[in-house]
Amino acid sequence: MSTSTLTTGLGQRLVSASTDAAAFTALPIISLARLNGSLDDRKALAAEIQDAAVNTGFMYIADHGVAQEVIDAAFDQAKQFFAQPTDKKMLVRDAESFRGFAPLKGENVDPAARGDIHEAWDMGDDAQVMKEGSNHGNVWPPADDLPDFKPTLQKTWDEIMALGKRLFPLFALALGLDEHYFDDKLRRPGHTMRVLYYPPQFGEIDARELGIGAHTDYECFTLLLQHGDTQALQVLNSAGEWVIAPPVPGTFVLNIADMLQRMSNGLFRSTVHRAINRSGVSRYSLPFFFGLDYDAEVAVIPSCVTPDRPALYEPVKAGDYVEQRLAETYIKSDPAQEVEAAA
Ligand SMILES: O=C(O)CCC(=O)C(=O)O
Ligand SMILES: [Fe+2]
Repeated sequence: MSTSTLTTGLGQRLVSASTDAAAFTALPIISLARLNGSLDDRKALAAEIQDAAVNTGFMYIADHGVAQEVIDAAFDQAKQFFAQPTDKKMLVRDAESFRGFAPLKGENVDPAARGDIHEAWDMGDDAQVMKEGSNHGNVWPPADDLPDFKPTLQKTWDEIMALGKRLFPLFALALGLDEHYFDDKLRRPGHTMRVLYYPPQFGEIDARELGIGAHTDYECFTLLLQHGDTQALQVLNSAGEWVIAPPVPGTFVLNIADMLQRMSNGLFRSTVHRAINRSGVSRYSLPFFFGLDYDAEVAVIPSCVTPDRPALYEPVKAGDYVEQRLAETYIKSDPAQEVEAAA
């Protein structure tokens, strides 16, 4: 197996250079049914999440409470949005605020790559201010073109947001903290929701041109919906091999991201992943990234430090960390060339 190293925001990882992946065997499926139970139920659920966070960093969650009709409607709108001509989509864009449309190869999550083979549309909370003067608001397609896009995606945001809000106390328990630990760090948090379109890739695939290159997510955790039965997501296991994480009906993929890895002093894994769409048909996914307030300090939790395991990470401000990682990701190129590349 030929391997190479990948530099993530949290250091170097060993990865197989192959674009093929082995069939997935080991991502756990966790039911959230006990989220509505007693504190003991929630603690038992938190223990399952802790186990997955430590061992794989990726899990599926079932019984999550988000209605399938809401999810189907979001993907229906996503398809209509991406089916528009590129020049039209380029008008729905605010490159400075990372909101609205991002064209094909407009991003590059892996610095060794040449640009990701996907298109995106990004939204955040209109009330959230990353930093003084930096709130540009969401950039919606005109209602004349897609009348149902805004209400549908806003509803999807609200539903997934409500789910994520209920997961923070579980993560606090999983970290051995009080359930309310994150409450004062979530006043105007920097969450982002994206819809992604991956055109199919055929034949020999250049490892520098993937649907989304190898990366870790930057925030606390991500909830990801994969549309239909089109598989593309691959997760790096501890042996440096890629394993396929196929869509599992009725579930979200939940993965740990960098901030929780930092806070847990590396006990929780922000696992490297990527997507390659070899299915022959268009693939759509919808990740929701859950962060913290811009000003929240992300520091190693004292109970995760022992004499054998000193603190591995310096404290950072949540907003500074995400901003720096985003700036590394987005390719600042001439928009005219982006249209050409996408055409
Ligand atoms: O589309 C996918 O399956 C993965 C997307 C992803 O990893 C991301 O947007 O960070
Ligand atoms: Fe990701």
